[in-house]
Amino acid sequence: MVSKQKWTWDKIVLASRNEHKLREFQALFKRNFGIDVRGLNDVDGVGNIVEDGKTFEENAVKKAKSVANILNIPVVADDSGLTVDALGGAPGVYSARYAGEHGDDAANNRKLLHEMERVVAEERTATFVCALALILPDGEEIVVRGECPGRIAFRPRGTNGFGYDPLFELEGRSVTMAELSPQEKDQISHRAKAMQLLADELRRRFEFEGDETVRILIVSDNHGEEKVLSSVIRREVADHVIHCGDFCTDADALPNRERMTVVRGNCDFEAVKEEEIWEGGGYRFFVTHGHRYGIKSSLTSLLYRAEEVAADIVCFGHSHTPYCSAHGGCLFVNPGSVVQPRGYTVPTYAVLETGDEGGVDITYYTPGGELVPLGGTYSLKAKKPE
Ligand SMILES: O=P(O)(O)OP(=O)(O)OP(=O)(O)OC[C@H]1O[C@@H](n2cnc3c(O)ncnc32)[C@H](O)[C@@H]1O
Ligand SMILES: [Mg+2]
Repeated sequence: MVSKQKWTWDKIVLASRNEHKLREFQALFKRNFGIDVRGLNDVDGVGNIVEDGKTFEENAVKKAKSVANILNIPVVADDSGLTVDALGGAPGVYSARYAGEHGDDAANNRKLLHEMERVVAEERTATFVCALALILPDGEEIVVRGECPGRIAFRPRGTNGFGYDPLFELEGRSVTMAELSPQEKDQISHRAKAMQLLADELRRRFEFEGDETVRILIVSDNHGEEKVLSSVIRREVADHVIHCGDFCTDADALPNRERMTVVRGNCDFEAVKEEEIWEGGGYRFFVTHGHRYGIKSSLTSLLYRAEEVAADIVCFGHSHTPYCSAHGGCLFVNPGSVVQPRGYTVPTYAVLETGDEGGVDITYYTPGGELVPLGGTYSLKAKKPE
């Protein structure tokens, strides 16, 4: 599992001289992270970057790297364009210079309309594509792609946006991208979609100021299947892992041991405690395997124990059956077995996320990462100050 680093930069640079893109990025980064974005007009020493990649992604990486090489802050680059089905994907990576001169939007639009002159309405489908590359100061690259489907209009409409926006009709709607308000474009555009993917990836890796949510992975009963456990822990970038026992391997070799609360199950012979209290996200977790409380026949003993130790959330395993229910303001979570389900069709684990309103969300997944229709949102006692 990757532990989250703190995001420490209050601004990033967009490796672009396109002021329209810059404005869209400034809005998107402000909304997602409260971070400022500067364009290349604010950075000295960056020459012309030749965009000779065969794909949007290659160009985005090239642009970002050219600038990241000379700065010590994160650099993002956008390579975007329009692909038109009737034109075999053109203008594609040549979108900015389709009519010859770089960035002549009016000439590009005229040429596009000319090329599409004989194309009937049903065959005018097209896609706006945006590839984003973010290079972090340690050289790490994140590349994502967002797409927005639509069709080429017969004449330009609207005055907002830039580039091909007046000729791009949104799928299922009769408006062009240039007829949308900037706020609406920022919700649905190819750039907004790519930005959402980038934001998801950044949140998986970094903790941002103001991020209140704590994400806890709850697993149990992997019975020696170390690979399954490792792959789940690697994928679920969690702040903490709770293992409810029956791991049946060397406890010191458990993945992410330093951020794991683990208890001994009835099949474990390791020097690991049978019960643990862990406090995090404003809640007090009581972790036990559950066999000592006879949880296969009734939860009564465990309910008493939870009250005794003043738990807000009880995590247990043993039955291999997923269970999630609140009793008297205390939440009881059995993630099920991550390898051998019983009383349920698929193996499962659970992810608990705390919200700032004193509620927690429990979501169940299969080890392959598919959602399982169990869990829900539970309103617990008021969060305790940490
Ligand atoms: O390379 P940088 O400096 O970022 O700026 P650029 O304008 O050259 O940008 P690209 O190389 O990515 O070319 C993208 C072209 O695709 C078009 N395009 C990209 N995003 C668009 C959008 O949201 N709306 C309309 N047209 C867009 C527009 O014609 C752009 O000039
Ligand atoms: Mg360009």
